[in-house]
Amino acid sequence: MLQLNAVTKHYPHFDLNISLNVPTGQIIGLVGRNGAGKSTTFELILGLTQPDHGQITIFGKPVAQLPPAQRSLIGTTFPDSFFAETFTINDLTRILKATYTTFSASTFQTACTHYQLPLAKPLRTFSTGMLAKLKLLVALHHNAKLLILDEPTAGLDVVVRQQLLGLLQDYLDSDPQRSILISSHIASDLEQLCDQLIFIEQGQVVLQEETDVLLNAYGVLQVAAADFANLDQAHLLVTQPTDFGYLCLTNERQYYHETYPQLVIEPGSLDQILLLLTKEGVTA
Ligand SMILES: Nc1ncnc2c1ncn2[C@@H]1O[C@H](COP(=O)(O)OP(=O)(O)OP(=O)(O)O)[C@@H](O)[C@H]1O
Repeated sequence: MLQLNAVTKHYPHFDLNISLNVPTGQIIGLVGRNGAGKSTTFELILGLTQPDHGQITIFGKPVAQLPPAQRSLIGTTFPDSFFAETFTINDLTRILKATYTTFSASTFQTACTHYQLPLAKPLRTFSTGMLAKLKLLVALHHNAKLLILDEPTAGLDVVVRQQLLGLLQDYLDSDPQRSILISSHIASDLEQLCDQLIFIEQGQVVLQEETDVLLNAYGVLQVAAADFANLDQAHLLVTQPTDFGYLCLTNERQYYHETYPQLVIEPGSLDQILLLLTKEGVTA
């Protein structure tokens, strides 16, 4: 559904070089710490900035050649400036109805009411969480096939985050032809939702893996300095020196459990994996 093929973008102190694939029916999470290149990737996909090299295709066509009817099948969250603070949800509904032929005003307003968003109050009275819910509901209600969501959960409390993730899950479950690309700098936010996670660091993909495999097969080994030389290092993805020896990321947790029963091996949370993948000075 969405493909980035060797897409590069150069800024004075930053180089992005990324390939990724969002298959039909899947939710793909793009994870990376601040400044890793998530927003730049989204801007390139949405045509807000142009790549130096490489190809971006959506629905099988280069993004610049998408006809308006197919463009309207891409849903994204609007910048804050779209939501003038004097607007009410009733005002927004009228604008969106005029903008998108596929916009479903009645189901949009029913969903707003369900999520306790008042229809007739100006948006300046909305909290951060209320605005985040509104943005996502707008993105969800014009029957898009592909959702491109850059950090929709940033700055939200855990309850609102769970509500948003639930909304996205329902959205995907209701039509198997839909896909979502969503980013976060908190890997665990995307754990329940995403089929695959793509970790980026300094503009490069450092790991792409199915979420189930990350949770079930990956592990973090704590190895004393004296034991490290005798350890089979064939399945270590990252080795990071620590005060006691080394922290090692593996994609063969079971193998190390069976071969070195005395070793401390933990499943490792997704955030711990992100930290190991992005810590400066690690060797892969
Ligand atoms: N228009 C621009 N001109 C110059 N540099 C830019 C521009 N846009 C982004 N950058 C740089 O590109 C790098 C990646 O920024 P980007 O916003 O893509 O990261 P991010 O992963 O989305 O980070 P965050 O989680 O903080 O939003 C940063 O170093 C940023 O300063």
